[in-house]
Order: sequence, then structure tokens, then C-alpha cells
Amino acid sequence: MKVLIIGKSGQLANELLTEKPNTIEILCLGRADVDITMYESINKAISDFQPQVIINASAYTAVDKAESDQKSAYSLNQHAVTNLAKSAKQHQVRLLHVSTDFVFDGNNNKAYLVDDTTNPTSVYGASKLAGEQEILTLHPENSAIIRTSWLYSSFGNNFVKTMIKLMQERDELGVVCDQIGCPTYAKGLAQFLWSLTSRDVINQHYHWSDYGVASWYDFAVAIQNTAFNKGLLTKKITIKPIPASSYPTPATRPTFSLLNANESYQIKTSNHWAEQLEQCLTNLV
Ligand SMILES: NC(=O)C1=CN([C@@H]2O[C@H](COP(=O)(O)OP(=O)(O)OC[C@H]3O[C@@H](n4cnc5c(N)ncnc54)[C@H](OP(=O)(O)O)[C@@H]3O)[C@@H](O)[C@H]2O)C=CC1
Ligand SMILES: Cc1cn([C@H]2C[C@H](O)[C@@H](COP(=O)(O)OP(=O)(O)O[C@H]3O[C@@H](C)C(=O)[C@@H](O)[C@H]3O)O2)c(=O)[nH]c1=O
Repeated sequence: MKVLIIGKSGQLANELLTEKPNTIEILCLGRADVDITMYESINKAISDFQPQVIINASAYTAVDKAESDQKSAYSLNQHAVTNLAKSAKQHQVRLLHVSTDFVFDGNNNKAYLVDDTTNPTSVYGASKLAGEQEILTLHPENSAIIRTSWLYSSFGNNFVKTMIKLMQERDELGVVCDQIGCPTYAKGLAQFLWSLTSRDVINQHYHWSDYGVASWYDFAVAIQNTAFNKGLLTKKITIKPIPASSYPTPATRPTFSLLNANESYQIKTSNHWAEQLEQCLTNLV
């Protein structure tokens, strides 16, 4: 089977490469190779490689920056997705597209189901939702939208690496304790995506996160303890739980964005997020 991955330098694309099953032939393209905002460019890449599956691991993921750069966010998170969906449909290729917990407004008090009402609170979330809708309109027969949350990896930039850096530089850190979700190791998501490539029939929507629940503060404390135990930090600093109101950001993030991924766990099991974090930091040592 031939699989085309878009978003070469991102954390998910790198984990997809490390987790690649032996039977798969991969072409992984980045923005230096293809301009997915131009239909002709992505259509040519698909025409040339003739994949059976495309995994879109590219996105505009700078949540705060998106508030003042809507054009770029929509260009990649909606218009490029339109191009991918159109070309995938034309070539009868399965499209696996990754989306986010930030499509929800966070007012739920139980984990979000795939068909719960979406209502993004940020430009990033709204642009990702627009991308989801393009896929369901243009190529509903053979596409899946896989929403995930709080993704991190030993590759690329993410909350785990930001925290370790700040913990090396500072004596004290305030971290938001009233936004709840679930950290997700991109390696597990990559394995789940590989499972979907070979299934005869796929759903239109999946949720994927690691097991459990956390606030950003809980996550930061676990990052410090785990990184310290592994020798990635030489000292521990004070981490204070703070309300989101004390950490103003351009984008409004959901207060509660836990995803109900029980259906996905029938396909592939995961682990508690703290065990996954331990695994990731082992790979960082
Ligand atoms: N990060 C997170 O916390 C979460 C992410 N997600 C979703 O998961 C998916 C993967 O995210 P993640 O691996 O973190 O993303 P990254 O930000 O690590 O990587 C995204 C990649 O997209 C490509 N890209 C960025 N801008 C452009 C552009 N203007 N033109 C073309 N390509 C561009 C880049 O690859 P290259 O330069 O090689 O083209 C970049 O490395 C995305 O759909 C994201 O929305 C969902 C929930 C949480
Ligand atoms: C750096 C820092 C952040 N925070 C807070 C801000 C915010 O509420 C929370 C997370 O901040 P970040 O900006 O690192 O994470 P953010 O980029 O908002 O993470 C999101 O990225 C997109 C791509 C997604 O799809 C989401 O699932 C989610 O992972 O932590 C602190 O409280 N203290 C700090 O020192």
C-alpha cells in the first residue's frame, strides 16, 4: 500500500514515519515539496505517486498567532484541505485528516462524543472546523476526521518541550489549572492512524486521546517530575496553579475539551497519559 503524508516536519508526521508498518510505501511531503494551498500542486503530487491513502498531518497550529493571522490559518486549515479533499475524491484515495478538540466550546461537563455540537472559541478552532466541513462535503465516502487533543512528541514544538525549557530557565512558573483535557502522545495517534489505513470500512469521525484527564497544571507538574527523574532537569522549581484569567492569551481556549474516544479504543488501545509522557521523555533523554 502507498501512503502520502503531508506536513513532513511536524511532530505527527515524524511519529508516523517512526511507526510505519513494513508493508507500507511512504512519500512524505513538506511545504518545500508541495504547495497544498494550490490545487494543481497537490493534485500533481497525488497523480504522480498514486497513493491509496493520504494522511494530512499539516496544519496551521499557532493558536494565539491565528487570532491576528486569520488568512494564513484558513489558507492551510480550510482551503488546503479543500484541495486535498477534491484531489483525493478525483483519484479515489482514502483521506485521513487530523483535527482538534478546539472545535468544541468547552461548555460540556462530560467527554465530547464525535457528533456533539461544535462551537469553536478561537480562529484556530474555527479554521479547523471549516476544514472538517470541506471534507464531509467534498469526499464523504472515503474520508475520516480524527480529532485529537494536547498533542506532544519528542519531535517538533509542543507544551512538553516549552515547559522543560521554562523549567530550566526560571525559578517559578504559573500554569493554568482550570482548563481540562487530555494530553496525547503523537506516537500513539500515529499508530491509530496506521490502523485506519488498512481497515475495509472507516467511520467519518473518530476521537483519539490517551487515557485519563488533566489540567495544564497537572500536566506541567507531571512533566517536571518525570523530566527530573530522567535527568532532563537538574532542579525542581515551584509550579503554581493559576486560573486562565491570570494568563491572558489572544485566543480563548476551551475550559473542558475531553474527548470520548471509546470507539477508537476498540480499534487500538492506549495508556494513561502519564505513562505515555514517561515513554516520550525516555525518547528525549
Ligand atoms: N499540536 C497540538 O497540540 C495538536 C494538534 N492537532 C492537529 O494535529 C495535526 C498535527 O499537528 P502537529 O503535528 O502538532 O503540527 P505541527 O505544527 O508540528 O506541524 C504541522 C506541519 O504543517 C506544515 N505546515 C505548517 N504551515 C504550513 C504552510 N503554510 N504550508 C504548508 N505546510 C505547512 C509544516 O510541515 P512542513 O513545513 O514540512 O510542510 C508543519 O510542520 C494538525 O492537524 C493539528 O491541527 C490536534 C490537536 C492538538
Ligand atoms: C507557556 C504557558 C502556557 N500556559 C497555558 C496557556 C494555555 O492555557 C495552556 C496551553 O498553552 P499552549 O499555548 O502551549 O498550548 P496550545 O497551543 O493552546 O495547545 C493547543 O494546540 C492546538 C494546536 C490544539 O489543537 C490543542 O489541542 C492544544 O494542544 O497553558 C500557562 O498557564 N503557563 C505557561 O507558562
